[in-house]
Amino acid sequence: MAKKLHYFHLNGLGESIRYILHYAGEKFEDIRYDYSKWPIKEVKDSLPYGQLPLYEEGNKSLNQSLAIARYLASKANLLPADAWQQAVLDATVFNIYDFWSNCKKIIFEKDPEKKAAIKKEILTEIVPYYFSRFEKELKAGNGFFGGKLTWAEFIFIGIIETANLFIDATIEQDYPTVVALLKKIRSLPGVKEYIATRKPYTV
Ligand SMILES: N[C@@H](CCC(=O)N[C@@H](CS)C(=O)NCC(=O)O)C(=O)O
Repeated sequence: MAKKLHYFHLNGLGESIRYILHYAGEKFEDIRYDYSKWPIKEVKDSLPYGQLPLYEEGNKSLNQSLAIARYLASKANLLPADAWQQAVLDATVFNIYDFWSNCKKIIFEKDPEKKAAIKKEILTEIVPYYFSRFEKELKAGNGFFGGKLTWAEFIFIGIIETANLFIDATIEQDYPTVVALLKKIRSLPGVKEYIATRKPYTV
């Protein structure tokens, strides 16, 4: 069954999905649109809510990055069997997305002074608030959110790399457990080869 992921040539909300697909060894068509040319009317009009990512499997299609990532994770054995543990990791994933929601305004700010002020707020307030908590949770789980590799770590690396691209920083640098986790994910089979061939992202 043909599998296709539609997203921009950006990490954004698509990269975690790409990482999971590569880790799972899935063959898929990695369809990328140029964000600088967006909106491409015929593509946007064809999307259920006008936004990407969109994942297709045969004649079925799914929007919402977390629904896609969670579905693929369940097939790749990246979800715990226990319902409570699944809910705990869902909460982790929403915490990671909340972090990014607090940073996102930097993307749309064009004024350099205002952009610098947002960057300062992110680095001095938002990152310490969330990353001290992420670091603590990772430490308690032997380097993983739930004690072993699950979809939460893939969501985490995707959002960190996106934040770093848009903020122009290395937000994880003061959090050694986070740094160690990123290193582990980047050396996973499938992921490592994907990163080695990936074309750089620019904004
Ligand atoms: N909640 C949605 C948000 C999707 C979203 O915001 N997509 C953005 C890119 S990250 C998009 O398609 N922007 C172009 C547009 O809205 O026209 C998800 O997680 O998939």
